[in-house]
Amino acid sequence: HVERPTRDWSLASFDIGRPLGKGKFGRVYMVRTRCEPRYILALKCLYKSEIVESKVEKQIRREIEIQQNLRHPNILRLYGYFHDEKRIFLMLEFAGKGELYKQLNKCKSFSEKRSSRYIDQMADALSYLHSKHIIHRDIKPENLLLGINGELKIGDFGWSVHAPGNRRRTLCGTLDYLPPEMVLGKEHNEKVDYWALGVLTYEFLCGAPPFEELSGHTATYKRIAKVDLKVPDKVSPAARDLITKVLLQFDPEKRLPLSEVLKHPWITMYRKRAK
Ligand SMILES: COc1ccc(C(=O)Nc2ccccc2)cc1NC(=O)CCSc1ncnc(N)c1Br
Repeated sequence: HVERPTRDWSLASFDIGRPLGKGKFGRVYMVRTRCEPRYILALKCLYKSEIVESKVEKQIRREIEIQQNLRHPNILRLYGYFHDEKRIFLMLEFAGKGELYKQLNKCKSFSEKRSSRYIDQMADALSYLHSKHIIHRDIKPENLLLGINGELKIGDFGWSVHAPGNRRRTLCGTLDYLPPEMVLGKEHNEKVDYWALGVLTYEFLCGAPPFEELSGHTATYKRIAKVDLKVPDKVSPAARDLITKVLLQFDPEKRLPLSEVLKHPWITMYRKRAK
């Protein structure tokens, strides 16, 4: 069922709490519904003027359409939306433990166990998205949130498109996560998310992405196109295998399907014991 923007939601339905963060198009606040049952939500406020200026109206409409039908424990829910004359409000699930990249910055890198658990959840969420022919295309720590029990949630969808996409991606964001086929402007498909999963695994374990932009775009392009990758010795052989053999393959067809990733020893060895 598709939730309509239920007619009765409005700003007056909420007590506004603290700001949670500043996204690219607007501010996000922690809010609580005024009437029972009390829900805590993240309310994203987008300005119509900005959306029109940046010509992303179609995209936000499509996003809202896509996301109201997504149901997965590792994907942040979009419950609904409403608008007033100046603003659009997205009613989002509140992720109780906040932004993952802040934890990564704090502890530099994650343990093999913690990284494996996160990649397991990411692979699960991505296979769900791919089953609906949605490519995320913007997987990076800044777009990941943590639920109250520490579970990973894909928290932002600024760039998801229906496969196969080959819309030029304005390279405003970091190049670190771009796969060779996008760097070389070729047609791309869901396999771009597999590459990004490899970059994410590397960054969780090493504290920085493998082709980090240290000396500008061109150097990074070259390193990505050559898959010029050095995996530090501290990384276990199992993790190294997943990163180099499974995910960071130049040829998209050589990247193992997510079903194989979910069976990889580095993932299964840390999976929570079946109760
Ligand atoms: C399903 O989540 C989204 C879905 C859509 C969009 C969005 O803006 N789309 C969009 C906006 C303009 C143009 C085109 C697309 C954004 C999000 N997500 C977010 O903005 C994340 C807000 S931060 C946060 N959220 C919950 N709990 C926390 N603790 C925090 Br911190």
